[in-house]
Amino acid sequence: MAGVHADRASRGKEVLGVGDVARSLTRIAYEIVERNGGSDNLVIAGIPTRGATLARRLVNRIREVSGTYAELAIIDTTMYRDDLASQPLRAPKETLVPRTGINGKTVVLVDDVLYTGRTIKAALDALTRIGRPAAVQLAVLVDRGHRELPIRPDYVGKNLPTSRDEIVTILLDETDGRDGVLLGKGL
Ligand SMILES: O=P(O)(O)OC[C@H]1O[C@H](OP(=O)(O)OP(=O)(O)O)[C@H](O)[C@@H]1O
Ligand SMILES: O=c1cc[nH]c(=O)[nH]1
Repeated sequence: MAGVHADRASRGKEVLGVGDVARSLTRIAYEIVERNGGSDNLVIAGIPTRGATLARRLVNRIREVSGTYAELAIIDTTMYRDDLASQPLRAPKETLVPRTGINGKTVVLVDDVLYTGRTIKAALDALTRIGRPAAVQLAVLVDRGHRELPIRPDYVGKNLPTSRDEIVTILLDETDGRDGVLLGKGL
């Protein structure tokens, strides 16, 4: 783990441990399968960085709990952000579109933290450029509140009441060497 994320992590207190993260993902996997009657026509679409990691894990978890396969997508929101004009130098991130596209499918957007909702709005705009899903749902590991747009998650690992000056930091083994959710004061 490096840079801002490591700095944030060093200031945070753990509010979810490795077992809590695993249990949350398993529960969300069950809920997705139950709500959609299986995983036919289902695309699990992660938002980089850590939403993409969670989406990969959810595809595996769905296979484990249901024996069925959902497709994986990765949706880069960089060019669709409403702060693009003030921060034009952000590097693009990973993108992955299923071979058969997303038209007529149910897309479950996956992110690690839901805060203002602006990232999800950007992801919805990005999806519109890729195709026309039958429905879009939203799964997040942590909902910390403070929405600035009318966006509501369908699947939540943990509702975590926060104040605006706090920061939620998600650690995942693949990027950070361990799983956990930390709550701390802003930088
Ligand atoms: O609801 P919002 O106010 O949009 O905030 C939530 C977003 O903020 C973080 O992403 P960040 O931009 O830090 O990128 P990262 O995931 O690559 O670290 C987080 O991973 C969410 O995607
Ligand atoms: O606290 C926050 C807010 C937005 N995104 C995060 O990852 N953490």
